[in-house]
Amino acid sequence: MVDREIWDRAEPSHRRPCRELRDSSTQTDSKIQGHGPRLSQVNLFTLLSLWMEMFPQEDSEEDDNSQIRMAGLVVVREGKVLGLHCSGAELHAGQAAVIQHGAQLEDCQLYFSRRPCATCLKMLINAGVSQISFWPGDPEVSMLRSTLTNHSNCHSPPHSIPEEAALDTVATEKLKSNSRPHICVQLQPLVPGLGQFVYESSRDCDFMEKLPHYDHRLTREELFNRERIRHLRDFSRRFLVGTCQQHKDILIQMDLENFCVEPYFSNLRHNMRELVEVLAAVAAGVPQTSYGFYREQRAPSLPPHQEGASQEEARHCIIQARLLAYRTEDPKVGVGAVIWAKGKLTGSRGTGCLSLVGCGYNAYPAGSKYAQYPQMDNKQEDRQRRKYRFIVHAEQNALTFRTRDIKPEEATMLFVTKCPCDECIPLIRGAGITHIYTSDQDRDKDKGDISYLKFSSLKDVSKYIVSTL
Ligand SMILES: O=c1ccn([C@H]2C[C@H](O)[C@@H](COP(=O)(O)OP(=O)(O)OP(=O)(O)O)O2)c(=O)[nH]1
Repeated sequence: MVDREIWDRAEPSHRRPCRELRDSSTQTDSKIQGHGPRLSQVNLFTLLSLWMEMFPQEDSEEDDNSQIRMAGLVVVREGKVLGLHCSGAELHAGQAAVIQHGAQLEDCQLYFSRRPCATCLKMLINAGVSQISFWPGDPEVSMLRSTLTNHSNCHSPPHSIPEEAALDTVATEKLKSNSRPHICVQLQPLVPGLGQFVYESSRDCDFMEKLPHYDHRLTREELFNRERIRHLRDFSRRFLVGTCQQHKDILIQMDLENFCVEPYFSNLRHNMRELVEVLAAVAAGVPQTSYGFYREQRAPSLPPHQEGASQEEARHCIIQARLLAYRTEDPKVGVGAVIWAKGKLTGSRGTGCLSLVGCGYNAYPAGSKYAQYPQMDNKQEDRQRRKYRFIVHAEQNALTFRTRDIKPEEATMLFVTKCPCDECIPLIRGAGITHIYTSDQDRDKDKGDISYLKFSSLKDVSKYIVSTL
């Protein structure tokens, strides 16, 4: 019942009429996001972990016969993202995190897209993490997939848990009794209006603006909905558990039988479904077809081997940045930025040669109290009431709270949802960023308190702008 209701809400023909988008920008002719509700920190990290599970990989097709499922992982310290990981050919996401961060994992909080297996868990506990939170679907050692051995076991009852999963669960439960980390499920309901806001702002975002000539038979909204529903089906299959009974069986195995009691069980499934809907809308805002990041300028000083990201990687990273933008503190414009470095390491990690440098969104300085600083934009006559001198930009936050050095021998790629402004360009260049992936909305504009004039003349950096083919 609950499932049906939630699914129906997501279909375009059943949608509530859209809230009017404010079209009040005096500075640009593009639609603005409006003063939207924010994603909570927990939901942002959860969404990033789900999205990391789908990081593009060379042999990207997940083996449906494997008992081990891919997982995504976000490592957080003091509210800042320290690492983004996913399972690869050899290393699980948790193992990749141990390899990369080592003892730095002490006191970190981890957000997994599935409950990690005992092999990962023992190392993470040993490293001293303070919290391990996981999405309450099918765990890393799948309870829904049967291996060939299990198939051949005709005595198994239909809903029995495969032997490997059962053993892993026993070991996991034993490991959970270690007193150090808090191992839990952290899911929060979306704040009211956020689902609708994400739908509208994704449909109208700068990347969708590039698509008016994509297909004359479809309006932008129709194209957006087609993509969104395609993602919703795909993500639902991956992250949600089909039937209530199967889901309860899994929760009971994971020692989460408290969640199986009503109304908690329906709430849990509702919250999971809502987050999957948000992810589908955000991903649909950067469509996959006939569309990509095209190099406008190649940095002359760049050695040929320092090529940037593939189209799939660029799309994936810009969607990470779009997720981050929903935690903006700016009353009007959400901006997200993520920086990845391309090193020589390849192979066994899910992210291949890429490792995270930093993440950010635009916000007032850390430690600011609610409404402590001006929030007005250029329309406010009194310049002292304007926000521009107070907001720390997404790129500035990503550079400030970077988790590793920027190395001159590596390609270091900034993915940012808005064209970098003149305040950020010298920082980006000074930091040693070699590639920028962005939209060129607002480019070459001077808005008084904020201007976008320097991007065009920026040298020594490869610029990739999103556009249609
Ligand atoms: O490189 C940039 C440029 C801007 N911002 C943030 C800062 C500020 O929070 C917001 C300002 O956006 P905009 O230039 O669109 O100004 P506005 O006056 O708020 O919007 P508009 O002029 O379009 O009405 O975007 C960044 O994070 N990085």
